[in-house]
Amino acid sequence: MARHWADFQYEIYLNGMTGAVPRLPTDLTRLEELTEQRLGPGPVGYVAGSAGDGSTARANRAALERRRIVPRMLRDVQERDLSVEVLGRALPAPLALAPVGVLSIMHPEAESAAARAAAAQGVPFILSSASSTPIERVAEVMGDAERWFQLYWSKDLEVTRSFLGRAKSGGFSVLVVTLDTPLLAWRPRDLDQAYLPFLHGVGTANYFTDPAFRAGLAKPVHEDPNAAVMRFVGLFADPGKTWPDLAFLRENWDGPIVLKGVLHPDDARLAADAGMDGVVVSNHGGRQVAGSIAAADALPGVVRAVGDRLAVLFDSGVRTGADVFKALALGARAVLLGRPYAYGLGLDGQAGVEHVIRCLLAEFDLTLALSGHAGPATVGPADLVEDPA
Ligand SMILES: Cc1cc2nc3c(=O)[nH]c(=O)nc-3n(C[C@H](O)[C@H](O)[C@H](O)COP(=O)(O)O)c2cc1C
Ligand SMILES: CCCCC(=O)C(=O)O
Repeated sequence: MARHWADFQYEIYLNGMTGAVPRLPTDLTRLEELTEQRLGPGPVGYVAGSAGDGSTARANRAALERRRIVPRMLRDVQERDLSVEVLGRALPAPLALAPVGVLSIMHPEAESAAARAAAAQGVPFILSSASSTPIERVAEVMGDAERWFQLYWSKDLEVTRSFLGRAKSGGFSVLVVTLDTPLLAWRPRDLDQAYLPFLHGVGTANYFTDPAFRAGLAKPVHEDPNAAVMRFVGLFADPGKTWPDLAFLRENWDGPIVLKGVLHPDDARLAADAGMDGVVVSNHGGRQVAGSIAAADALPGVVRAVGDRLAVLFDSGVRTGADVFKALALGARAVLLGRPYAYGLGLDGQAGVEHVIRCLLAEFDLTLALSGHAGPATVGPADLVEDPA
């Protein structure tokens, strides 16, 4: 029998009989405010902040909230199965943890704690290129749990080649290539505090431990950390890349490749034509193009364009189980969870991330059931209306 994530609800109530209440809120939209109170302004600003006037981040939430579910009744939802197949992998639920860089600003155990939490709950962990823990260390704590690697496509071919090799050796199965960050956007919350983690003593260990990266430094990282940081800033991405360059990645990666940050249907078609396996419809949580289309508004167009050729995944604004349901109804195969798990990590380490995953999936399970579905397969556009307001 498939796991009933909704059981978490009664686990919480039963624990309450001995006086215990959850350490973190079960409404995940409250985590940001708590994190603001407990963590320093630099790290919180970096995680919670977004590009420009913040309008894209707000639009992401509004586009999800504007869509309303129309529940159906009497459809036998007793036995439910949330599992889905994504890129040839059987996932227990349509969820993965999004790549989030430099998690050591949230918690000393950083990516290791988040990866352990994902593994414990059976949810794929997508490790950022810009992580504060080396690929190998994350692989070590994950056993044989499902893990994907997010690539910032470096200007330095050897660094990219080296990352791909290290990720492959570490058992990372899917390559997620982020396209929407060839440059770091204008981010006023960070600029006003003159705070960028990479420049404030937080090493991106994937780079600093990488032989190809170190080969380009005149002195060892510990002797001249500033030079190492500046080399990272100068080469982590490459604004000169174009679609034909994808052939290099296809040749150097055996598993599925997913392009993250696709919003235009024509770009989704180009991804399919380039032999990619999937796309993540995402605006990077509103952190890149202020004023851009909300991710949920871009999703149906991409699904119409390539839904029969590519796995279409979604992120940017997912905060509740209902949001997961709505993303699936708009055609996504699965969603990536970003900021909420970073807040869970910041507030309570591995346990906090597990709490976030369990709350989200319990709420999603209940949303499915109460809307008349026994699993993701039957969810579709007919389940939603758009709020005219
Ligand atoms: C602090 C932070 C760091 C991030 N770092 C990366 C990264 O290294 N690579 C990447 O592809 N996306 C990165 N993202 C974007 C997330 O993968 C995801 O697209 C975004 O968080 C989704 O928006 P949401 O958090 O509002 O749901 C980062 C997001 C945040 C908040
Ligand atoms: C150098 C940028 C990497 C982190 C990132 O993707 C983000 O802050 O959104």
